[in-house]
Amino acid sequence: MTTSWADSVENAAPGGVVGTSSTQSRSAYVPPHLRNRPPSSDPPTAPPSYATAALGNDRSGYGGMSAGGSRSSGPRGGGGRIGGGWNNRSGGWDRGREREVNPFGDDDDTEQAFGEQENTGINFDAYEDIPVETSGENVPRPVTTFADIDLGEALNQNIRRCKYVKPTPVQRHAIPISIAGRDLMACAQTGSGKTAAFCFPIISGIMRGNQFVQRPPRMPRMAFPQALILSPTRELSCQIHDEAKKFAYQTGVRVVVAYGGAPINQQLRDLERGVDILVATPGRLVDLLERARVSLQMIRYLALDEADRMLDMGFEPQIRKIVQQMDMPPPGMRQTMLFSATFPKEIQRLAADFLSGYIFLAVGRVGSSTDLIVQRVEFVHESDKRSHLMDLLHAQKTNGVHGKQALTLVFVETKKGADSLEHWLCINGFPATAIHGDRTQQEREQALRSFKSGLTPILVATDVAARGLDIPHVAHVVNFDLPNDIDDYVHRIGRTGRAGKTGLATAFFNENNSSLARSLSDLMQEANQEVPAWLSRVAARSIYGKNRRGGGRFGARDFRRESSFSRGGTDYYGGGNMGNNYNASGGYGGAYGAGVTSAWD
Ligand SMILES: Nc1ncnc2c1ncn2[C@@H]1O[C@H](COP(=O)(O)OP(=O)(O)OP(=O)(O)O)[C@@H](O)[C@H]1O
Repeated sequence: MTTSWADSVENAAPGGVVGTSSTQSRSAYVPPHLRNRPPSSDPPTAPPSYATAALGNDRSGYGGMSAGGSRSSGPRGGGGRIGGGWNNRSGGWDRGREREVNPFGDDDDTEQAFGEQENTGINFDAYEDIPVETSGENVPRPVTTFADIDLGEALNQNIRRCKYVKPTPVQRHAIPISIAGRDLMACAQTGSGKTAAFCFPIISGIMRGNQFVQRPPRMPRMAFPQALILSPTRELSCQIHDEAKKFAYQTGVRVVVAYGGAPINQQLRDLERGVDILVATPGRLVDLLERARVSLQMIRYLALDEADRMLDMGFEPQIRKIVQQMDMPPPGMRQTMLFSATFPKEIQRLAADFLSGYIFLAVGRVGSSTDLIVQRVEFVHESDKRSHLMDLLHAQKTNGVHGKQALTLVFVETKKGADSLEHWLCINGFPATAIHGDRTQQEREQALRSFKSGLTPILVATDVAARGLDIPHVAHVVNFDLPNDIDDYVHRIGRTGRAGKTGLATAFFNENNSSLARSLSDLMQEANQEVPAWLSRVAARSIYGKNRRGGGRFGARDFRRESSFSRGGTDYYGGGNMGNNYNASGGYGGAYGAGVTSAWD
């Protein structure tokens, strides 16, 4: 039987080595920024790169919608098999001179590698009861299997390689909507497969559209991507890039990533080799646009992941610059997809500027947390937090699955707080590392690698790690400091309980967090969690501040519908010709459309 690192903490001799890191002991304190680095002879593992490949991407041309052309390249509506007519390009962009790296690493024995991947053991039933609502005109019908959509054989093969047997609810609904060429604002719970939901239609659409391509102007050093995927953090952009490369393997669609904190020259070289899908963080993209190394004039697809974050005050000016003030085709001439697990009304209103005749899709209640996560809230005074955390870590005997160690992610509010807690954990024999915005990109990536591998199974993080990161085996998320905004809490705890797996989230609450009490208590009730009596009392006393969640248990959905429907705790989505409700469990008052089942049948 394997023991957890918590056991090894208990068993370790005082001052002795804990976990797997022989460099961490009380007697040999190593400053945080030097910790967890591999020996200099051991180069950090880098994601597969095209850097060493020879030039030349024998592509059949740059896709792109000609000015004035239809933005709907796929057939509209639903029923039966969706798709058809895409350009069935054989092989990947390695045809010709450049060899495409196999992101699955399964060149020798594909079938065996399929069987060994992470997605075995996903609890598909966990999604059966999730209510789904769509609104907008002529909403394409959802599909029940990937085979219902003609995504193309190369992409289908990659879906099999990823061991995606069935589409998740958000995929069932979002993919046909996007394949039909419609703009989309989609809200679905953390860990429910949104990345594939926007990547599949983009890849399939580029494959399909490449036979009708219009060549970009002849500007040798300028890249003309057809799709742009923006995300708020560097790590998330890297993760989306890695995923998109898997999905696009041997489809002929080339994916490149550009993000800050990493040398720009390598990214420029990647772009020069050709790019169909550019995954980027906004700051680095603005830099590339200003250097005239990227043009957005051929963009057919724009996806904003964590869209509410991308449109909040911090990022909005950059996003407006990229989307509205450069050379990107306007709404209606491109297809725009916005995805997040949370979508405050005011952000929905803002987002409407970027969309044209869009469909709103909500899988589960907007901003809700998945009930796969057991949520606990404990009253802990500031001065007791560290010892309380230590108790939790000692008590945590949970081992991960597939022989992997269970990981614990601890969120704190400040970068200084992250450094200090990491230091304290390490000197107390807990193998921890930290990630925050003041660390160099190399340090951030190293911290994530060390955490993912289980070398340091505790990661202390600021909100830089709150959104989107998909780290297997995160068993426990601890909100050492609670955030001020309930949506941030939803994203943070969403680092566990992903893809049908269960997880645990513990929050330390005290008098400094009373403004969150009401929304936290509501959120927990919604997710069928036990709300401590003391929290209900604090919540009853507090008034809703900025964390008001829409005035009713099922409030805050498509903001376009709010004016014409009654609110106040009742279901205000009882039907009507604007939207569809797909519901297996009641509570949203909708009914199945013919042939529609609730979730992952
Ligand atoms: N159809 C599927 N079958 C099995 N696993 C899937 C499927 N779709 C996605 N996954 C897996 O589910 C996990 C979560 O997916 P993803 O990261 O896209 O979630 P998300 O909805 O974007 O979460 P977040 O809101 O936190 O960003 C990933 O490990 C992914 O590989």
